[in-house]
Amino acid sequence: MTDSQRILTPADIHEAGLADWAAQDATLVARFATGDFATGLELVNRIGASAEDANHHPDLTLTYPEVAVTLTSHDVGGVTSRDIDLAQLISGHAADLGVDAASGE
Ligand SMILES: C[C@H](O)[C@H](O)[C@H]1CNC2=NC(N)=NC(=O)C2=N1
Repeated sequence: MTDSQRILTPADIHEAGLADWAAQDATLVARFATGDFATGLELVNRIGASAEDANHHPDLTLTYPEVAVTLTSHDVGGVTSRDIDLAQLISGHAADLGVDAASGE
């Protein structure tokens, strides 16, 4: 098993310090308050480019006010360093667009 296939512990995930993200069962989840569909589509496109580069793909939900993202490593059934790395890239794309994490339910 390679390091990128090791399922991370809750402590590992906490240590990664992912401000926008929450660990939920065997996934990482985040919602970004894009505010309109065009901004959401731009964020989705940037996420898609990073996912293709990494060959690691999130689940995305694009709605008018926000983009919801779920990350997990399907091949091992849990959160790995691949998810942490992509989560950091996704948070960077949101920051580049001036988009904050969504708050509340
Ligand atoms: C064959 C290809 O490398 C695999 O299907 C990749 C593609 N993207 C992936 N994305 C995610 N989230 N998990 C995977 O296990 C995965 N595997």
